[in-house]
Amino acid sequence: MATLVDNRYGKARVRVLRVFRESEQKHNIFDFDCRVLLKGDFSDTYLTGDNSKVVPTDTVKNTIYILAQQETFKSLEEFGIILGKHFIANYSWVSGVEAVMKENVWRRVPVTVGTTNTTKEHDHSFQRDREVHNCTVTSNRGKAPVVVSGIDDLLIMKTTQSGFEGYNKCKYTTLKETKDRVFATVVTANWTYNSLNVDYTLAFEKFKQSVYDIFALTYSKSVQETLYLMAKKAMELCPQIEQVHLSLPNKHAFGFDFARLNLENKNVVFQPVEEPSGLIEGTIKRTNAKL
Ligand SMILES: O=c1[nH]c(=O)c2[nH]c(=O)[nH]c2[nH]1
Repeated sequence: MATLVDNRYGKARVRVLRVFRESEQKHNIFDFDCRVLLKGDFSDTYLTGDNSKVVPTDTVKNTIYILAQQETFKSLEEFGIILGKHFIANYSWVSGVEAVMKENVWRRVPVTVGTTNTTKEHDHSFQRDREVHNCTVTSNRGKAPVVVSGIDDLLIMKTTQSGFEGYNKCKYTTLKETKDRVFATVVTANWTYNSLNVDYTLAFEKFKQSVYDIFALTYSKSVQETLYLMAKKAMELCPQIEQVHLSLPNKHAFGFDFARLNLENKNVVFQPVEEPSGLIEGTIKRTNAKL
């Protein structure tokens, strides 16, 4: 016969723009896509069609909007904790909630101050960055919520201070060693915390700063080394970050073969290739991690 092994359900792709008005003019925003899935005593609806315990996904969606309006939060991690608490407190047969948020990152547009050459950030006009801030909050009845934050789609490139030498060579190797290459990547990362007492927005900024600082300020011997140093730096800058997972494609930009045209290669023109790319991944845990 057929056994229901596991189940969860809820609403996905709920789009929300929440405006917090510091004043009439000065606004702070959260623009995000939200997914909330419930676990609990829901087997009857699957096994017999008895829906009496089913909180409709439509209600889940409404709840996201209602709590987004009613509650004050400084980060989507906090909103995820609020969502988990709500469903666990209000439906005794809900045992767990997973809230996944994908936040579009907006920056204030710079505007000219009077007739000067200086600019300042505008109060309520924004431009969108490409990267996405994401978080997953897993709440289980009777336990502390588990928060995982992350970043997707952060494109960075450096045009020198990157090399790759000393690697294994065999009869299949054609790659030339280099001390100077273009290094471009798309950072995808997530990290866990060792505490619930976290300023999640600051942690996100510190993570990004670690990525930028290591990338820009350190000669890269390999994508692998850079990946490790980024995670290590994030743990140094943010003591609550316990473990980091990073995925760094090596988006190659090869030199053009000018020799075929009997022309000098001045090392200033490159051919970025979309595919294939190298793909380097790693998980780095704080030494003596608490969790
Ligand atoms: O930083 C690098 N790591 C590799 O593992 C690798 N492999 C490769 O062909 N180029 C590179 N670059």
